[in-house]
Amino acid sequence: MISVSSALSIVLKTVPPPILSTESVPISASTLLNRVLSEDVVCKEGYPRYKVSIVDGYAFSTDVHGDPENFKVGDEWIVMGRIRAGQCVGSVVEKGRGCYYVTTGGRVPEGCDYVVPVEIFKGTGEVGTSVCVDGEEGYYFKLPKNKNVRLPGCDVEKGGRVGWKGQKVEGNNLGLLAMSGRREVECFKMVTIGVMSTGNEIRDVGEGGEEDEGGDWIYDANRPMMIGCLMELGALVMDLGIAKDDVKDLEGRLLKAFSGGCAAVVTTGGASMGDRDYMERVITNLGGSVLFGRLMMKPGKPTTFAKIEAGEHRGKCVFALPGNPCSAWVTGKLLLSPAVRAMQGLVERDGGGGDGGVECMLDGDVRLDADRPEYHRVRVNWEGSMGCYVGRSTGVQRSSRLLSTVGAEGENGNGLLLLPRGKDTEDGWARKGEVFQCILTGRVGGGRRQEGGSGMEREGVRGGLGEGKEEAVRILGGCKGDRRAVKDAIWKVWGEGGVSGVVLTVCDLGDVEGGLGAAGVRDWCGEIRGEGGRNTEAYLGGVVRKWLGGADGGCVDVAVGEEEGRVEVRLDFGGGGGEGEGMEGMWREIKRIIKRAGRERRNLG
Ligand SMILES: Nc1nc2c(c(=O)[nH]1)N[C@H]1C(S)=C(S)[C@@H](COP(=O)(O)OP(=O)(O)OC[C@H]3O[C@@H](n4cnc5c(N)ncnc54)[C@H](O)[C@@H]3O)O[C@H]1N2
Ligand code: MOO
Repeated sequence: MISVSSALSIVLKTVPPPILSTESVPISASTLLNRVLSEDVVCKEGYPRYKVSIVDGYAFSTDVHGDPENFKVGDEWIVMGRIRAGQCVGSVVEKGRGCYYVTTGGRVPEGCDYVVPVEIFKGTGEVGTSVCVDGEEGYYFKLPKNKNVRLPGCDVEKGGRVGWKGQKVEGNNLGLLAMSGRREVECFKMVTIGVMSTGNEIRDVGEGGEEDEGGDWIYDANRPMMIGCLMELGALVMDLGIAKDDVKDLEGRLLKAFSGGCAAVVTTGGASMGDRDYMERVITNLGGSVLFGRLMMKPGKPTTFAKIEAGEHRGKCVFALPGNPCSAWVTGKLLLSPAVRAMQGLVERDGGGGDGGVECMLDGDVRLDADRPEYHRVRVNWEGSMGCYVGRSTGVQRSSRLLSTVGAEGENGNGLLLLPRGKDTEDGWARKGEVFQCILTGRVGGGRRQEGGSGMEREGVRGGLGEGKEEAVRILGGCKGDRRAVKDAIWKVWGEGGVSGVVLTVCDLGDVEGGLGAAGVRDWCGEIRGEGGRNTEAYLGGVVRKWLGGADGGCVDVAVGEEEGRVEVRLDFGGGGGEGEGMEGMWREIKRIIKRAGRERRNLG
């Protein structure tokens, strides 16, 4: 079994490159949405092309009328013309007291350089009548030069880029491309992917009637799902239907796909160990070599990926995904989606071949699979009060339970939380408050913002907790020294009250000269609890929940304790200069402590 990241790099190295011949595509939503640009697109003339008013008002010229700040109540001008948006005028303001009525988006006449909003004038605004500045006697107003005017090219300069090679066209990009002044743009040819379900028990939605009730069949969930996911990605799909568990039927459909121009085929089912799981055999019969057939993941273990090595279909690929719907969906997101994007010529501008990953805090305890890391479906929200993402499980994660892609309230799951194998953890559980890597599969909600600054400024400390955390966190500064000094520092903080946790960084695992290593902290934990070093190890078993990485060289160890539901804690301020990996671990722990403390306060309240 190989890891998902190894599998992804094999896939990305193997799938056919984007179809290099390109085509011109008209700039319209029906033709261009979701296509991938094969050229940089620049703005021909600048946008806007001419000087445009930002308000409904009267256009004036500094040369003729003087600076706008000199306007005063009672000043009066003749209206020389009325210019509405879209109406072409090029008139020059004549010498005299004339001005032009102009609507928002209308061209500001040659020679005019500022527009004063209609609200401050009295008068009908008809051509030949006069308008005068309204208001109390003696009033002057200030309007900077060029005010309320958009100059040509101010939104996009002439020659400025509005489309990037490798960019997928979404709604906003359509708008930008329309600003280019072009009618068509060059795109990579669309990639076609074949989609096939397999299995004698699988029936097309809508097929059959009441007389079939009671038979051993299930509706095909995977094919519509995979087709939908591929369409979301902007790929062309060839629907290959449902194949029987029959070698000839399977081969026939795959060949049809390849001959029909599919760059790759996605199948579901028949990938495991059953006597009718034929996918591997069929692929081999067609001259394919299986590049992997088992993944170290849950769900999705039997995921198989192959490439046709010879013959007319050389280079085409098969993603033989497991039949269980969640297994197909998860492996589709992790492996197929990045592959399709690469085949389309899309350039991943967020720094990775896969979907973006974030650190995310787990919002409940989860029992882990002993042997395989799990891609746990979660609903991710930004927790403003915590300054971190929090992932709530979507419930039972059985590979067949496609409802695990949706939360209890119908909100689509938007993250795959990467949980470790149970055997790599102390007790086989992932605990509430622990932070894991999370692959985002959808839009993230939440985002309640809090007032206030970070309060985390401390020299040498990288990052911080985000806004509004000063209430929760106090940085105590360094306190290098012996056990006594550290202890005093901590007691001092404790004595001030309102502290739920203290983070102590330790520069070394052993006692270090003059300072306090992790071993010292352990003893000291016992001491401050009045247990005087007796039975320290046992005490720590209950108290210290986690020691994070760390060691020498200025790295940081963090220990977080917990007793009677209360975060207790300890920390020394020896090493840990504030840089390096250990520090990041520390920040994670701090966030976790605050979260816990907040929860406890709520519980108490
Ligand atoms: N002896 C072993 N058995 C199994 C293993 C194993 O390692 N050793 N792996 C298990 C795992 S993990 C998975 S995942 C499944 C995958 O099996 P297949 O890819 O061969 O898929 P099927 O057996 O054809 O189907 C599995 C399951 O999903 C249902 N299914 C299939 N297609 C669809 C569809 N289009 N729509 C809805 N549901 C579908 C099918 O009826 C089965 O219930 O193998 C385990 N076995
Ligand atoms: O790997 Mo299977 O996909 O657990 O059910």
